[in-house]
Amino acid sequence: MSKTLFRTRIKFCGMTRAGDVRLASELGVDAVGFVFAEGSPRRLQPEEARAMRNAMEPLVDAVALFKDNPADEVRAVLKQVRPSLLQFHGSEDDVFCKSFGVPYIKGIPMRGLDPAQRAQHAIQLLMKYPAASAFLFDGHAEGQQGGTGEVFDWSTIPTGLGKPFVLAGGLRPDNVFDAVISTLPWGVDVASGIESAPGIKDGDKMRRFVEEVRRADCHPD
Ligand SMILES: O=C(O)c1ccccc1NCC(=O)[C@H](O)[C@H](O)COP(=O)(O)O
Repeated sequence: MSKTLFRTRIKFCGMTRAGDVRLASELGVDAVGFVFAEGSPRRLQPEEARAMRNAMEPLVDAVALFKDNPADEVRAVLKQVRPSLLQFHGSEDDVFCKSFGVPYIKGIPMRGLDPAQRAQHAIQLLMKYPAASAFLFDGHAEGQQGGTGEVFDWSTIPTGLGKPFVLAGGLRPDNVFDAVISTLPWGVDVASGIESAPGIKDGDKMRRFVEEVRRADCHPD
């Protein structure tokens, strides 16, 4: 793909207010994420997410994020919110993730991995999650919650995946340019880096984040 035509996809995660969702759409963000993981400060009830889903403009993806939620909770979200993508961050296996008939992204904890194991890690991921549409590499450690603003060592990103990956973990308006140039992801995902408090997005940070991604997309290298 010609670099001049490529556009890094952007997902804003952990939305809790309809106004933030509308602004994300106006800024040209590709996807917004609603968190249903237990214990998250951004956790929504399905009815709350449904109200925000209704505030979304066309041609923007709604992503429902889970971490070891029971299947009936996932189904309740599907019924109310009609997400176009699911995102799993817990110990759910491929059979569970694909059982809902909606494409899924698998969140991968990247904290503390060894760069020498990159190729091996890619093979393991492809074997464990053959039905995943994409992998999302996140800054937290195994078993922990995401959305905490931790950057991981980008040199550990698995190589030879043959599937799109989304870069997450500690991205902010002031580091996302370098992140995109260094890792060339399919997309970037941000939660705390565009917030003033958990779940409360900051309009200026949202706008600057998008500007920095677009600046990286126009960069000649
Ligand atoms: O955002 C949460 O509260 C959350 C809770 C449990 C599991 C995953 C969670 N978020 C995952 C995301 O997709 C975040 O956007 C990602 O971790 C990046 O977060 P941040 O480092 O704050 O940008």
